[in-house]
Amino acid sequence: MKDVPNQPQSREEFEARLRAIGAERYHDRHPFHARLHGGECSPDEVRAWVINRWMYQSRIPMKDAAFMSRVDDPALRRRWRKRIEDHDGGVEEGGGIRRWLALARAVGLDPDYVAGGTGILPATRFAVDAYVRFVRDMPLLDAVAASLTELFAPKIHAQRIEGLLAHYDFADDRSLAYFKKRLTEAPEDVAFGLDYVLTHADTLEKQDAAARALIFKTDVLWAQLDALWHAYVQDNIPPGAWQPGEGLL
Ligand SMILES: O=C(O)c1cc(C(=O)O)c2c(n1)C(=O)C(=O)c1cc(C(=O)O)[nH]c1-2
Repeated sequence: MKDVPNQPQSREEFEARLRAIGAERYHDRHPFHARLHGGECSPDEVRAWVINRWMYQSRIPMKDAAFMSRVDDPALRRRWRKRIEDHDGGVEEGGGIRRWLALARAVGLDPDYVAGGTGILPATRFAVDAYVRFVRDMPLLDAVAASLTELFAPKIHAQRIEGLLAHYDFADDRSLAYFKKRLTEAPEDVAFGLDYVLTHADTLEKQDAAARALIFKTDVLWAQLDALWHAYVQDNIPPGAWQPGEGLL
């Protein structure tokens, strides 16, 4: 029988396609992560990572707010708002953002310096801004698909907890609380996101667009680590970016 053109992939085939993108392109394969988790990063390389990753952390709830501002279905908004709460938390207990700043303090950085966002690498800023803009401007399906890198995040968070605890003095339950918490938060979010994408990508065109969105997001993550490597492992710090010694407690 001749192939019917433009038939969507089955749910199972499409999910396998999305997972294959992660297997090939997720940033757990980046050499900076091997260096970080293997205990080979200098204290300043760890600090540079904490400072730059702040850009990502601080923009995640903003991109989720941008997403929600476009959703007219209260049920979807109700599901999605948990993501903002996970990061912002309440006044008393805080959330992921406060836990990230606890990590900053543990590596010897002034949390106010980190939260001020000065010294972030230009490429990191461009990459993260591109993600926020993507979620604000692209179809909702593509925006949800872009969040599916979180399918692959629990594995890297577990590797990070194990690697940092084994190799760095600053690592303990308190400084790594951010990653511990994500181990339970992320799977719930991603189960919903994956089901949403598998259900709503009901044509081959939409499946292709969702796959492209996931690839775009893996590029957003990879580009940040390339920039970090170039600046701080290879010592090509761009003008205006954090210089070791700045922003310490
Ligand atoms: O440490 C990591 O490797 C990592 C990766 C990702 C990701 O895959 O985008 C997220 C996180 N962490 C994370 O902690 C997080 O809250 C998060 C939210 C999102 C998103 O796209 O909505 N990704 C990620």
